[in-house]
Amino acid sequence: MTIFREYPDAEMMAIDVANQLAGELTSALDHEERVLFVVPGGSTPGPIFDDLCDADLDWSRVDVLLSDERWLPQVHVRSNTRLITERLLTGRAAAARHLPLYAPAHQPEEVLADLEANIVPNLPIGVCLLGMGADMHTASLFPGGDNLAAALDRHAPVLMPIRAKDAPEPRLTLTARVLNEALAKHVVITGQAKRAAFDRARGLSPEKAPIRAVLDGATVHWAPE
Ligand SMILES: O=C1O[C@H](COP(=O)(O)O)[C@@H](O)[C@H](O)[C@H]1O
Repeated sequence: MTIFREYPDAEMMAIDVANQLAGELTSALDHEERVLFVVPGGSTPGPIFDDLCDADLDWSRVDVLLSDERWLPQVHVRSNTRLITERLLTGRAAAARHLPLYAPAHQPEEVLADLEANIVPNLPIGVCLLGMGADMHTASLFPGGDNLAAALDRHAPVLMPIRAKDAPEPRLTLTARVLNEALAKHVVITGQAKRAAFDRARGLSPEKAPIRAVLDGATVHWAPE
């Protein structure tokens, strides 16, 4: 089942989603020593991070990991690592531990094993926030991606490099299997074009609309732009 929540505007959505995430992180920390918190990159989550980064919870026991990374140095304006460094891992949340999904190398394959080895001991994901592109990709599970079938496989490894026509740089993504093992899953979407894409995706296969692969058990939050 997928829960769909609609908000009057993106600001209210950001406040509400940040509150829900803070609540879920706090509950997880009541039961576990540490919690793995997965977050998306791109343009949508910034306002949520701005609200969440000062939440009053024990960030020193939170591990923050991106759902996917664009293979670019952290100084690049499109770097997802840069986004979370500037807007999430600041304020109270600066005490969180960041598990990197990027290391300086020409191609993700060169450092894949090391990045994965650092992530594996911290699985499963406790709280997972995802975004979605208007082409129905989530994380870097792109329609037409070269490794999409392998990344959607239920026996997939933790990480998968992906190259796709609509992605200007190579990507590294968590696979659908790992995302679906999350104890709580949220997807944030803004704007009419993505709303229409989301509605269309529900009738398509995950190969055509990869967002479909993570919708079971997820709460989808939508607001107009
Ligand atoms: O490239 C990416 O796109 C999606 C959606 O991003 P948005 O800018 O449309 O919000 C994002 O969830 C993913 O993490 C990112 O790498």
